[in-house]
Amino acid sequence: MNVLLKNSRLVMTQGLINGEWVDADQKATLVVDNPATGEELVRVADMGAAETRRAITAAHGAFPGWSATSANQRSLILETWYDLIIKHQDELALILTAEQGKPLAEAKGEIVYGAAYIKWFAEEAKRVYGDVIPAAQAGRRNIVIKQPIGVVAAITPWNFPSAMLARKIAPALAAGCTIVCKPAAETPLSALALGLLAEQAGVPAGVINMVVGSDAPAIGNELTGSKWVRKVTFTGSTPVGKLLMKQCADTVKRTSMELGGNAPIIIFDDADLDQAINGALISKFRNSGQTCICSNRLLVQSGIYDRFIERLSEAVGEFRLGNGQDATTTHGPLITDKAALGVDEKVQDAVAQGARIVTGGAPSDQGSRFYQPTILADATPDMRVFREEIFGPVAPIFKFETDAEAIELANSTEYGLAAYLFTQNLSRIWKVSEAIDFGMVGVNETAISSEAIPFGGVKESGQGREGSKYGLDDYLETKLICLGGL
Ligand SMILES: NC(=O)c1ccc[n+]([C@@H]2O[C@H](COP(=O)([O-])OP(=O)(O)OC[C@H]3O[C@@H](n4cnc5c(N)ncnc54)[C@H](O)[C@@H]3O)[C@@H](O)[C@H]2O)c1
Ligand SMILES: O=C[C@H](O)CS(=O)(=O)O
Repeated sequence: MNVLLKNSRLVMTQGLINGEWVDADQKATLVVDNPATGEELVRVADMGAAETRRAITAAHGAFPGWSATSANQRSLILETWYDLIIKHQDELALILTAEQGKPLAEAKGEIVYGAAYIKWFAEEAKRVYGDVIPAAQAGRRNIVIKQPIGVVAAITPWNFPSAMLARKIAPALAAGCTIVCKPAAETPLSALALGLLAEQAGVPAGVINMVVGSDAPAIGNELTGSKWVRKVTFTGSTPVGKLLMKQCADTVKRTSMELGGNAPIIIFDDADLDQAINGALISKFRNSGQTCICSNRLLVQSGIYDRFIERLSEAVGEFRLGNGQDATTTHGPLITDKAALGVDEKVQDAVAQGARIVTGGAPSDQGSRFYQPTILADATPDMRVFREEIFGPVAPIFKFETDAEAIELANSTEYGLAAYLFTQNLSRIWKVSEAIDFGMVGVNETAISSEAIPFGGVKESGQGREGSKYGLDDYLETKLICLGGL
């Protein structure tokens, strides 16, 4: 085990099933490595279908007890869990950076961001209200109550290994559900650490179960096929989301899908250029471009085009690629060699079709998973960087003339997660915000995420919302009780 992690009391290497930390059945293990160096950090249990079935059984067995706890009891446990995460945020951030690669400051921000969902739903747990509906007939009362949906399966990605899981477990437990979690095999440690702290917070055995394994389809087949699992909540790529939705159809499971994105950031001539540059830097290069709401297409009006490119290039020149544990690092590696190769393929496709490299445009010599922060000018909709989610530190810039053209370009995608626009014109803000087909629109701001907003997309970016006052609905069923003979 890596010396850094060896001293941590939060590094768990086994799965969590029914309150027990257990090895894989055949003692199989998978390697978790440091994307900055490629070195092995630790080996963790490599579980599969059999362990997943036991985890589902545990969650099923724990559901009656957990769903019967009072909202106040669930709220108190979630608050305690939140306090423990905040207390251990530095150690959790070190673990996250080690396995995912993002700079420590971003990792710490993610830990606190994920914890905020736990605190939010600790409060929302106490606000699950019903209705009394006036009946048309005398002597009758129509009463509506909300009940937890049951056993939930949560499958999460590697890019935000702590926050994406926290924003699923929190509403599930707040609603009274129990849960089986499958984190990404690339980054299981952050999830397992959350599970350990949840136990310490008093979450009863079987309420949270965690299955880690390299055979994601085998685990997924069990989670989507089990009649005891009533809901699947997934955060990840659109192709996998579509597959999981199909697999859930046989048992008519509820699904929440937080899928891929292809965000446009639209910079109009009248934009505050400082605001626009800052917004582009955050939304394009956070987590080295590996976020679902990254600006994937920079649409810049012709009047500001050259100045925007010049200013963005200057700012990108200040980036410092490196190991996320180094305090001077501003941007870390991509998650795998394959990811880095995929980014370079998209860049070379654009260059081959006429894009002009303003800066970067090739892998970095820092290591096989590092890619140079890249700005491509003269990009066109024929290029892969227009159609595909880049998921890397590459900013393709597209020129437009009119508002109508910007709206048309923005909407020319099957995705619909986030979009951004920068302008000082109030009429244009309303017209464009309402005309573009995305679940979330940032106006003169790209740091839009928080636990208080309904996070989610439309079209092939998914269904359902996470966080906000809306987020609990995805974990509740609505029941009518018609009281007659009164
Ligand atoms: N909308 C959001 O909130 C959001 C947030 C983060 C990431 N994402 C998206 O996630 C993608 C990047 O993450 P990723 O590479 O981990 O995505 P991915 O879809 O490859 O994997 C996501 C999770 O699904 C699991 N998985 C993969 N195939 C599976 C299968 N057949 N059955 C069951 N589970 C399976 C993986 O092991 C992982 O845990 C990007 O498209 C990004 O936009 C979306
Ligand atoms: O990658 C997707 C995350 O949901 C982005 S954010 O951290 O929630 O903004």
